Order: sequence, then structure tokens, then C-alpha cells
Amino acid sequence: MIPSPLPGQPQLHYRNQSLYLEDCRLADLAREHGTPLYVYSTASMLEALAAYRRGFAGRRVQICYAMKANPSLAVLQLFAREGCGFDIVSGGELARVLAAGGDPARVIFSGVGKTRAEMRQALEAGIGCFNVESEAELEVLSEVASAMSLRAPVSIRVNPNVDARTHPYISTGLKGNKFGIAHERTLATYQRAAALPGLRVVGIDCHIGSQITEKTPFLDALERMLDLVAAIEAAGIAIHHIDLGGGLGINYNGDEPPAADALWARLLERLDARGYGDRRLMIEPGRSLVGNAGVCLTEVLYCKPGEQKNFCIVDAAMNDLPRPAMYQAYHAIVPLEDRAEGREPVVYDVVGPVCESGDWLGRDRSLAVQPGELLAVLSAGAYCSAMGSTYNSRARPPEVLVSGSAAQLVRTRESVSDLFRNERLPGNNA
Ligand SMILES: Cc1ncc(COP(=O)(O)O)c(C=O)c1O
Ligand SMILES: N[C@@H](CCCC[NH3+])C(=O)O
Repeated sequence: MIPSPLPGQPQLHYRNQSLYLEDCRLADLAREHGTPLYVYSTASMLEALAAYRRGFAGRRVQICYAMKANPSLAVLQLFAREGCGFDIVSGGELARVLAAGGDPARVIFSGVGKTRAEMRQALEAGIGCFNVESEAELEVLSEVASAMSLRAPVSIRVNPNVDARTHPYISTGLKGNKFGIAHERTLATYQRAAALPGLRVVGIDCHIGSQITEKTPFLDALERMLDLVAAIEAAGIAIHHIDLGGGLGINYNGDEPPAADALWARLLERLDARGYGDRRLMIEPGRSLVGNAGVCLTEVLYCKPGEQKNFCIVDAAMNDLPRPAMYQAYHAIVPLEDRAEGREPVVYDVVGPVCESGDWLGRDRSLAVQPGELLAVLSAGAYCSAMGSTYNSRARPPEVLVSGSAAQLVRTRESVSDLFRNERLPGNNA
């Protein structure tokens, strides 16, 4: 028997030895829509949001969902209806927020490489704030806004040089990272921003990394940010909001990140102690809102014994769920039907059909499965479908959103003909 509920995913449990997300039997969804298939739980996302809100009770806080984690229109619509804003990093993301009914005034635009066209698009939409990441970007934004007879609302993203103690590819607040403006250059950059005709300073911002499982890096970043706010305001520039970014981790494999409400209770204590308790706050959580709300369902195609390794070959691959291949990330993998009794488990590498040895979803997993049976890759709500590609000309999987016993197909399966959509054979331009 597999323990239930499963770690990190409160809405996922076995009932009569069959895996359910909320009240939906996942094997039924896999049969109806085929595999690979992503399934997301509404209750799980709402509960994650509620945990933040409990932590912020009575404070002025704008939660801006970092939509890069999961840009499904259905997920965006859910957060928009809950009154959330959005942290975006491209014009494409802005278009998706607007299509999902999000409020542009609650959009903040991060990213080191905003183009002039993206700046214009965001100014036309009337977004809430640009989180500016370099002095050069500041000059360009002022120029673009002035040409539109506007003043762009800006925060400077500070690189506080704090170690988030996470995977090096997803640490963003260290001196060696490309993000933000060095702590030491911040005051001078604010003075320049205040002098530029096309800008209006509204806040200050930082984001130190992702999948952070300790409170200390957040606390260290907060102290540095408050030191800067004091220095900037002493120079006569008002900071209306403090944005502390996202980055709170989730439980993939026994990780024990602080709960959102406990983390924020601690951060608010420090804000109060330093006299900034009534300042408007912004946060940009991504993974912690959606990561444990999703699973990716896949069918076992073949079991292939080997001399050194046994392979369980499934129909999902690195193009569908790239985190293991990219970061050696761990995602739990469990059967949709718990049939282990009477079967001898085998230790497998769970791999996909893509022609790369890096195409694996799990290593050394003990499973009692046979071809034709179904597996669920857990904690697949964040940075999984979002980072998917069509590598090996594989069509993108569909997505289903469940709520109680209701299940809705919110992204249809891409057909193989979709893969030709934007291509022409040269000389055949008619
Ligand atoms: C600027 C910015 N804000 C927010 C996030 C969201 O991070 P997470 O998904 O770890 O909460 C990211 C991604 O790391 C980011 O780059
Ligand atoms: N893609 C990363 C997170 C990146 C965060 C974006 N700045 C992951 O899957 O863990």
C-alpha cells in the first residue's frame, strides 16, 4: 500500500487503491484525454493562496502571481478572479494576462531584457510597475515613455547579494547573477531615475532565487532592502511599495520549506520592528502557489531490463517535463492504480522516448508496473508544462483543471499538424 495523502500534495490521495486529485479519478482522466496529460487542482492553488493571505491578514499587500511558473489561461483566470496581480517577464505574458481577464494595473514587469516594443505594449496597457534591472534599461524606458507623453512607474530591482542556498541555475540574488542592480549602485540609480523625465519612482524590488527552503535568506534580503529604503528616502525620493519577490520552495522530496504564513509572520515582525509595518508590500510567488497543485500522467510503454540499469520507458519525456533533465530535479513518481501487492518491485530509471540520454524523469525508482499501466509524476504544477517544448517534433500535452468532482479540459492536445502551423517550404509562399 502506498501512503496517502502523498507528501506535499494534500489534494492527492488513494481511494480504493486508485489515485484521485480532489474527487477526480486520475485513471479516468488519462483514459478520456490520453497521455501525457497535465492535471491541476483548483483547491490546492486556492489553499496555497490562502496561506499567503493568512500571513498578511490586515496588511496592505499585492500578491502578483509569477506566471512563468504556470501560464495556463485557466490558472491565470483563477488568480485574476481572486484579485491577484501578475509578475510578467515578456509581452507574451502580458497578452496572456489580458486574455485571462487580469487587471493590467496589478501587473509588474520584471526581466533583464525588456525590448522597446514590450515597453510600449506595457505602457499602452497601463501596467502597475516596471521592475527595472539595469541603468541602461532605465534610460531606454524613460525615452519610450516620454515619446508616448507618459511617465512609466518604476521600481529598481536590487541585487542584494544574498545566498538563497538553492540550485545555482535558479539563484538570482548573488553578485555573479545577471539580475538587478548592485546593492552599492542602488542609491545613485534611484537619483538618476528621479531625474529622468519619463519615469515616476514608485517602489523598490528584489528577488533572490527560487525553491528556497529556509527563512534566513528572505530575512537577510529584507534587512538589506530596508537599509536601502532608508538611504533612498533620506535623499528625498519616496518609496511607496517594497516588493520582496517570490522564491518560496515546495516539498518535492521531503523538503521542508517554511509555510507561507509562518514566513510572512516573521518578515512582518522585522518590518514592524524597523518601523516599516504600514508600508505597501508586493510579492511575486510562483512555484509555491501552483507547484504542488499539478501532476503529469504518463503511460508505461515498455519495461526494458539491462545489465546495469532497468528502464521503464514512458510516453512523457524531457520535452514535456524538463526539470529532471535541466536541474537533476526530483519528482516523485507513483502508479495511478496501486497494484503492487503480489508483485516484485523493480528498480528502474523512468525515461521518455526522446533521443537524449538526459531524457529521464526519475532515477532508481522502485516500481511494480507493467506496460499499459499509468504513472503520475508529482509536484508538476510549476515550471513543468511551462518549460515544455516540441523537441523531437512531439506535440505538447493537454491540460485539465479539476475542482471537486468536476474536470475541465483547459488546453487541448496539440495535434501533429499544429507543429507545421508557422512554417513554409522555401519558394512555396502562396
Ligand atoms: C523576478 C521573479 N519574480 C518571481 C519569480 C518566482 O519565483 P518562484 O516561482 O520561485 O516563487 C521569479 C522566478 O524565480 C522571478 O524571476
Ligand atoms: N525553472 C526553474 C525555476 C526558475 C525560476 C525563474 N526565475 C525551476 O524549474 O525550478
